Amino acid sequence: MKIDELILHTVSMPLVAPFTTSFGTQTVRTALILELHATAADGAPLVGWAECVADEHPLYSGEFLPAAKIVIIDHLLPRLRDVEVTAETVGHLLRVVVGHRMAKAAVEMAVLDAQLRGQGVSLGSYFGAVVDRVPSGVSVGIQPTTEQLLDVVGGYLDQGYVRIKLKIEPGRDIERVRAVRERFGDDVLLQVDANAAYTLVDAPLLRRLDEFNLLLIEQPLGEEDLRQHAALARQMSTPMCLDESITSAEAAAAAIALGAAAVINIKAGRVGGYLEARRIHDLARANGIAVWCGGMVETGVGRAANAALAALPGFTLPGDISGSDRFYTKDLTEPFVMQDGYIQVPTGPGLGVEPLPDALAEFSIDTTPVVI
Ligand SMILES: CSCC[C@@H](NC(=O)CCC(=O)O)C(=O)O
Ligand SMILES: [Mg+2]
Repeated sequence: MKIDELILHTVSMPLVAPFTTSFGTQTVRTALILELHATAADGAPLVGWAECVADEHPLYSGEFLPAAKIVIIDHLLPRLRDVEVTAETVGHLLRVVVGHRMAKAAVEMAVLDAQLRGQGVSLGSYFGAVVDRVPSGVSVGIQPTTEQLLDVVGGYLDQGYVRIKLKIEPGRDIERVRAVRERFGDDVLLQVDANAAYTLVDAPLLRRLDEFNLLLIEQPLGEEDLRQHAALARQMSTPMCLDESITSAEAAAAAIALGAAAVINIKAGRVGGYLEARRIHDLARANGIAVWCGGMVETGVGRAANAALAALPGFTLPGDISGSDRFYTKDLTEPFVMQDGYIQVPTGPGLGVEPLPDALAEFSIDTTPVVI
């Protein structure tokens, strides 16, 4: 295809409740939605959609939305002018730009969606999905009190979520997890995510999590700390899972070789795109490493792609693929509704969903068309 225009929609969507992690509290999701217009080799018009998962502030990773927008407009799109682009080659065309994986992932996702819509092929089929629905886990933010945490967890369990992930941070960790275990029992699938809030000095404290039979502990240490995660993993029985540290298939290979990851949280945006995400899935599977699909509080646009990715055979643990109402009163697309603990994988061409015009208009705070 030849790219003709990319429209960058910046949307601001209020969250149903504050979402607190070890790096701050989010009450609104500001996201970049890409609308790609291209021309297929046979002259047919193509449209593709994508979501850039870079947060408004560089707190989860070094990327953030304003920078992603600049990189897309000033450094990525100029490299795609007047060249034949396919989903499988766009990453190669953009390789010269260092980093900015979330920005690159969004551009690749838009090209992939346009290509598949033009071919009438669903994203799940393209990936090699082996199931038509995926188990729905939920990420629970840090709550002001233990009682409030128990109320929130109880509510999600009542809704049918099959796995609970608790955000933790120093001072809100051991006792919170203990309270959840004591209230809801040992059978609840339970894991924790520290978002890099600890250091290896905290090993004696983190080892106390081993008594709770957790599925995994996610990213307790810093993004750069592969060796330290491996040292911590040797001291704990809880499987070590990495998120922020896994920025590419090479990083995944290093983490696996070092024993820093027994489980990997795969997020397409973090690793530069859904094709790299599938490569990491394949690598992990070949090494006997379980993977699951992480979330970045996506709207239905990104949620659709995550559901398709999570339908691959190596995604053996429930992902952070919740119903739209976990975060939004009104989603950008038709809402994803969890049913019996599962989310259906869209079956339409490409993503199988697209932003609803009224929702896009309601939540847009900026629209920047870029003619290539
Ligand atoms: C604002 S926190 C985003 C990153 C976080 N994501 C989640 O906790 C899941 C969010 C979701 O369900 O989309 C993670 O570190 O895994
Ligand atoms: Mg995480």
